[in-house]
Amino acid sequence: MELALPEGVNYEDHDNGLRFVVVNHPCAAARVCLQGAQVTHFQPAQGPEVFWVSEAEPYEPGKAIRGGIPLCWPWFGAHPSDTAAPAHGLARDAMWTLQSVSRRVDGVTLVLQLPELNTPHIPTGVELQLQIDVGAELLLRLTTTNNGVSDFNFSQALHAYFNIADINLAQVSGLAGVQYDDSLLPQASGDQRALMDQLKFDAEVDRIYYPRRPLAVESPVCRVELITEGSGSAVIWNPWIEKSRRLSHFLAQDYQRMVCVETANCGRDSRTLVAGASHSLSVTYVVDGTGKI
Ligand SMILES: O=P(O)(O)OC[C@H]1O[C@@H](O)[C@H](O)[C@@H](O)[C@@H]1O
Repeated sequence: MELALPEGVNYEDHDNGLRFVVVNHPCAAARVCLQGAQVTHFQPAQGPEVFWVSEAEPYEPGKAIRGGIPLCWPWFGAHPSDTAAPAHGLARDAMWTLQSVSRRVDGVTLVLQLPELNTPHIPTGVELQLQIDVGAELLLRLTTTNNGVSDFNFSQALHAYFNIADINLAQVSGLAGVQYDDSLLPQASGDQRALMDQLKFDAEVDRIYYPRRPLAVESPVCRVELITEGSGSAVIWNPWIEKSRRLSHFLAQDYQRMVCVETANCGRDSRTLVAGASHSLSVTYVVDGTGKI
């Protein structure tokens, strides 16, 4: 049965069959696709559109949506052993169930659950839930619970695509002294360490950083700070020109309009959940500015 929704929250069905939950609250507006429990729009009152979705995105059932905040789970990137398994796990293409929606004076909270998927990659008893708080700030809390009988190894990311006005003016800050693994270098290159606090973009970037304090995505007119809990890693990614050509649902100029800063447990920060344990990965996006980043 369809969940009844409070005032200011509605279902919207895309022509291709995907269903969205649309939130219109005095504090903020948002859209969440039930496929992937993927936020595709968030705009605080008087603030900019924070997340980017490609204009080439066709919203096809069963295909990953290029933009917003895809959920990578229960593995980030390539599967550690199964080369046939899809990149970034199984959660982003799956249909989620909307469990509850509640409205308060300061925003709306949605709770979504990943139904049991018939796959050897997710042991029986391992459950995944996403809480989304839409208000002046946006919070995502992704909770993995291991009700199974053995250890569960996993990695994950809240793969946020930020909406950038001009890549030449954008930067990510909070990186001074932070260790990182550079996916574009051979593994043998070992540890790298950021010398500068800011990372600007003029070529392909694909790195796993291990930050100790909040990162921010900034432009001269807007700053979005990422306050995280349960995360010891962050992926920073821009495909630039060459890699763009190999990406689905991505226009030639799109690398100038997006930057991914992904709140994660991946690389050296991948996790093991013993039977009976649970882990929450959370991020709050705090927007300071009225213009686009
Ligand atoms: O094309 P996908 O599967 O959505 O992945 C996009 C990118 O996601 C990033 O998180 C990875 O670091 C990149 O290596 C990858 O290309």
